[in-house]
Amino acid sequence: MLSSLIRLQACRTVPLKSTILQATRVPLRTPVNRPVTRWAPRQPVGRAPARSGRPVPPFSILPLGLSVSAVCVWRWRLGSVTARCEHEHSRVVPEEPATERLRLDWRRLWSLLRPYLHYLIGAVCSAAIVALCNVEIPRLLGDLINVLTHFASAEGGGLHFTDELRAPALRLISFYGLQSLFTFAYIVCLSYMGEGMAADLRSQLFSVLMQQDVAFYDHHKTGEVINRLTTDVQDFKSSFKMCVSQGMRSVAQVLGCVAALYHMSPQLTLGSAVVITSVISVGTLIGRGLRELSREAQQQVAHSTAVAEEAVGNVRTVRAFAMEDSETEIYVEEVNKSRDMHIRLGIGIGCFQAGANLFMNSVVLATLYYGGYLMSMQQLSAGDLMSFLVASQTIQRSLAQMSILFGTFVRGMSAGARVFEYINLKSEIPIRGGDIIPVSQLTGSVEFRDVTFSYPTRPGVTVLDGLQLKVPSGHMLALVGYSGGGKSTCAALLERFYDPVSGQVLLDGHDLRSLDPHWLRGRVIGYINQEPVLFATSIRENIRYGREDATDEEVMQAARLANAHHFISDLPDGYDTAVGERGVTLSGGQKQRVAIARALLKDPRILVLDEATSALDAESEKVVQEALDRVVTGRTVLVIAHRLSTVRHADCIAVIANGRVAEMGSHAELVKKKGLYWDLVKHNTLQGEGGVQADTRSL
Ligand SMILES: Nc1ncnc2c1ncn2[C@@H]1O[C@H](COP(=O)(O)OP(=O)(O)OP(=O)(O)O)[C@@H](O)[C@H]1O
Repeated sequence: MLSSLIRLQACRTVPLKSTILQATRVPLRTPVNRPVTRWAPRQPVGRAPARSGRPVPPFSILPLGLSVSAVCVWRWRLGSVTARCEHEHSRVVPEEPATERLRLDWRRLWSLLRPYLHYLIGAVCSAAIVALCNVEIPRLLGDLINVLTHFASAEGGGLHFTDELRAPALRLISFYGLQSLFTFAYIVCLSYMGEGMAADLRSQLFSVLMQQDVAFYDHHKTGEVINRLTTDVQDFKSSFKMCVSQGMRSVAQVLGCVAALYHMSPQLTLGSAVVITSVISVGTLIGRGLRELSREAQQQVAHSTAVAEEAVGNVRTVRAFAMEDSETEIYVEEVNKSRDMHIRLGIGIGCFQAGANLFMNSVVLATLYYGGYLMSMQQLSAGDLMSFLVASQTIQRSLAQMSILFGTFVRGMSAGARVFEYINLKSEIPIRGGDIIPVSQLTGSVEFRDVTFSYPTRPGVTVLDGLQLKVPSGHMLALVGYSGGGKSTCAALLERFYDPVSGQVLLDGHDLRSLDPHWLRGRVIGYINQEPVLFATSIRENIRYGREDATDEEVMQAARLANAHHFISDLPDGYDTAVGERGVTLSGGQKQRVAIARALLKDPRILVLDEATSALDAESEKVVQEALDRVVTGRTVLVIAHRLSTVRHADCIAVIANGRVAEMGSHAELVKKKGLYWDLVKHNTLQGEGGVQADTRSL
């Protein structure tokens, strides 16, 4: 499947994420049958002679209680282990760092919950009522059975059958009705509360993420950030809903049923507790082994996913190096490992389930046998046996739920803590706020005054070291230098993606830190870089990005200036053509021209061109350069370039080396100087058509 995906992905019409999901989910989902943990008596017990009038001596029912409790616990362990194993390998969860110990921010949780408090109260009350119904129903069933068995054993019993049966049957039906009604009520309340909270959480988180400093994204992987927005919020919501509904219900049911059993026989309840403890220990040991196996299998699925993601995401490189077969081999190997682990897990679960089933069925048989014996000795009525069995079953289900819930609770709380950790983040560079220079007074002069800068992720590495640079209004300054010298960093500081460690970046003499960043980026600076990023929407929307109020005529005007109008008009849907993921359906030159149109629509006072043409072939470069030459007129321009053709027309060229300006002057002056700039030209670091000779000849 991976090899066909690689072929498919080369066309890039299928979103990468969905492709990966299909690649990983389809072959890896190992069908594990949900264990049938429900225990219903297979034989009606009503035909045995009833002696309901007599009290049941506690000692005689004790073995019966012990065996039923043992069955409950076995089923509970089995249910929780297999359910956890299933849950764990039904999704691929990224490994959490072992050191991560986040605490849930309860104040945040409260503020998130407050608008939905009425739904929460409704859900809790409804769940409690359902739990009480679940406790009461076994008792009512017992009453009904007692009536039935009484008539079955009595002479001419059919005489007042309906009259006698009516009252307990009606009571039972009313409780069933109540149970259904409040089940509906708590599910609806929980849906309103859970979905509302999740939507609020996602909106808050996304808004916080959008406001984070660029530095935040330097040290947080995109996958990790998206994971908090999706999986973590989902886990938190699900666990919160489950804990409120099932947790509440299960606890109430266990307490209610235990109280009922205790009322029936205190000795039986205490005896059950002893058996429960010992059986839990055995079940825990086996369950731990299986969970470990499940975790390993889950990690293997994550490995194979990573392999698929890398291959499909870099399909052009794979194709360029003819590595399809090799990538497929690696993936198949990982998938096979995962298959073997899941088969081992399946065998483990199978053994556990088969053994537990055998044990449980024997115990059920023994219980019925001993129960029948007690009934024949007139020490137990059929109704009591029925009540006992159903109440035990309720306890069993509740314990199984609580066991699963504990894992869900822990996972949900840590997911919530991770989400709240991001929500509580504060950005150092605000998105809005600060002074705005009126358009009439804005000239667009730029100055870097003694700027020293290190990236927050590498505080020990000084990228700019006391940089001094001035670009007068309406002038074009070209930054050149060896790769990694800090040219793009200057552009990033001008956009205020980062603040200098010391020194100032000034616009019209104002420190950027005193100006409104929203106004600065939205109205003053236009930024065009080497790899323009387009969004998966229409060309029109892409050009309008950043100035949503622009009219269609303004959009077209910007496209004309950017030499883009012709090619856009030739497309079947014109400006409404969808450009695909990251603009994949357009050529590099076309994308660049759309990006130029987008930047122009803001009519920025300052243009930053960061190697805007260096990724283009000669033909595209000519068209794009023509557009750029037209749009730079009358603006302050900072151009970072690797091509002589771009640099030589600049009013001034600054050579950046070791974080400082090493040389400055016009092309002719710098070539005459035969310094660093001359070295760059000579070593072809600044590429020119016809090479160095052609350029020096033209001097
Ligand atoms: N986000 C970042 N986090 C940490 N270090 C960075 C970051 N971006 C760039 N650097 C480092 O800062 C230095 C300057 O990078 P910059 O991109 O400004 O160089 P450049 O002169 O534009 O190079 P090129 O001509 O190759 O694009 C490099 O050593 C680079 O590794």
